[in-house]
Amino acid sequence: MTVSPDKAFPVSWDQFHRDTRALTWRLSGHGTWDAIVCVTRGGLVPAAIVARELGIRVIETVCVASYHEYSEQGELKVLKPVAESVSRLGEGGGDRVLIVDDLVDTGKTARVVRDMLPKAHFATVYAKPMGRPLVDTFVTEVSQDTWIFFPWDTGLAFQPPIAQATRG
Ligand SMILES: O=P(O)(O)OC[C@H]1O[C@H](OP(=O)(O)OP(=O)(O)O)[C@H](O)[C@@H]1O
Ligand SMILES: Nc1nc2[nH]cnc2c(=O)[nH]1
Ligand SMILES: [Mg+2]
Repeated sequence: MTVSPDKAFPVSWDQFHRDTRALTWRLSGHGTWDAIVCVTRGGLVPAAIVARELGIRVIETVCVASYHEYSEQGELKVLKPVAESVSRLGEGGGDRVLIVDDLVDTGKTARVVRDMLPKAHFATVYAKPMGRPLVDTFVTEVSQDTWIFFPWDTGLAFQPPIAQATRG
């Protein structure tokens, strides 16, 4: 599926750190977890921050890819599933497991990972309306027609003055 987001939401390292800390504050009111399952690659950075704040030392990955170019979603591929040693924690099915990703957009990735760990708690830093029902805890909602630019994908660049950009 190809979407053409109208708006851009650039996020700096500092903002991302603050937003992920805010996510951790919300999560801290939901009890404790034995492990984090991080949805790579976008979930790697927030998972590191959440793990540090909550003192979680067991970090597993589920490797999923679906966006191949900017804003272009292709076929979703699970490149590595969740290790059995983690999915069978607690009473199994992801009980006592926290899943972390950077964002939920259409919800396709979240659906696939939730089906692997139906009892897990799913947390993202950002959520778009289509994917929002699949997330248990998030911090900031952005509109569906917005593309979020993460600090690891961007760098400093010249910006034309707004007056120039809006001139017909
Ligand atoms: O809700 P969805 O429409 O499924 O989109 C959300 C997913 O898209 C991005 O991952 P991507 O597939 O781009 O891979 P990456 O994490 O390696 O960047 C993002 O990190 C989420 O995992
Ligand atoms: N960087 C980035 N990846 C995405 N994958 C799905 N939606 C988005 C988005 O808004 N930004
Ligand atoms: Mg991802």
